[in-house]
Amino acid sequence: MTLLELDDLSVTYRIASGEVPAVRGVSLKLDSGAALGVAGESGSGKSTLAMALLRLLPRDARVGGRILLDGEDILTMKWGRMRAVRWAEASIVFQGAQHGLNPVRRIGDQIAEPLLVHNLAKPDQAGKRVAELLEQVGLPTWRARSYPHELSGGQRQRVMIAMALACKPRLIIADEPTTALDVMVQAQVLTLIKELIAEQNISLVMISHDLSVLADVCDQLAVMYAGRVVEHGPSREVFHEAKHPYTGALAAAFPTVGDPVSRLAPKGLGGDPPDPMDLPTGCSFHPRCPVALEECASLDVELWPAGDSRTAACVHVRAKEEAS
Ligand SMILES: Nc1ncnc2c1ncn2[C@@H]1O[C@H](COP(=O)(O)OP(=O)(O)OP(=O)(O)O)[C@@H](O)[C@H]1O
Repeated sequence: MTLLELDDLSVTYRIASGEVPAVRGVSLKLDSGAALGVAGESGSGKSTLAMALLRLLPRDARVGGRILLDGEDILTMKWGRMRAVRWAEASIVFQGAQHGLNPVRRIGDQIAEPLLVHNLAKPDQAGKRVAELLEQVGLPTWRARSYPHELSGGQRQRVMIAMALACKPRLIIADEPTTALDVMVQAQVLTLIKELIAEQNISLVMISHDLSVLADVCDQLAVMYAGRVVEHGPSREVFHEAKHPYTGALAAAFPTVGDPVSRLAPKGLGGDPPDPMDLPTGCSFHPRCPVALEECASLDVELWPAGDSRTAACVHVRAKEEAS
């Protein structure tokens, strides 16, 4: 059953010098209990997409299309309903937990807050649920009395995950949840996320620039470039047998988790992502593409079927499919 559906989602920021098209016509589906990874370089629109899912974008963002959560459009729902949806039905874990936690409040009080706000626990019962949540994320229950600065980065990220789980949401959005952590702690936190979503049948949208991390955790992968999805499909296939040249380059830049030796020698993509206010004509990737044809400078190919449950927006994919 589909839990989340993005239908032609677009986000444009209005700034003094013009408009920034950050997300352009993204359509994606996520089944109940499944995990979708959204990959791409810095500036490809991943965080904008994540924030749009819970209407957390700044006021200067104009959002178009539909975001259906269990059939209900997030973008048109009343604010009262939106507040009820946040934490209780869908919650978000941001990059760099230290920025998300209040430095002068105890961990336990911060985990209890969403429970109290949503009337899911009375103040005298919240402590029990906080202890349960700390255990679920692998922290001793006495940590409830600690302040954020008394914890390591990995422990703080576990606290953020506990907060996201507190109200038993059906969907968790995790935006670069492990980027600020070292490789070993990153692997532990990823294992925790995988276990929790499987045990509790939670759906996950996970954002990362690291394709190998997403391939490890998610069932499906969407690769974004310059605000668009350029490839989508089952994550391991997308990671190991990329159809779009951008996906191939991104995969080559990030070796598998737990492979510290090859991590020292990233290879792959040259050049910089385009300025969204000055996008190249045709395929946005063509100036950096190793296999670009002349026509790519004028032709912007839509996502094209590329085998079982896969799509890719590339002229080579289209030619291959048309020939078969
Ligand atoms: N508040 C804002 N106002 C104007 N432009 C913005 C704003 N936030 C993001 N952008 C622009 O939108 C585009 C997409 O940014 P976004 O942060 O969504 O990308 P990202 O893929 O998440 O990158 P990163 O991994 O660096 O966070 C970028 O060009 C960025 O400069």
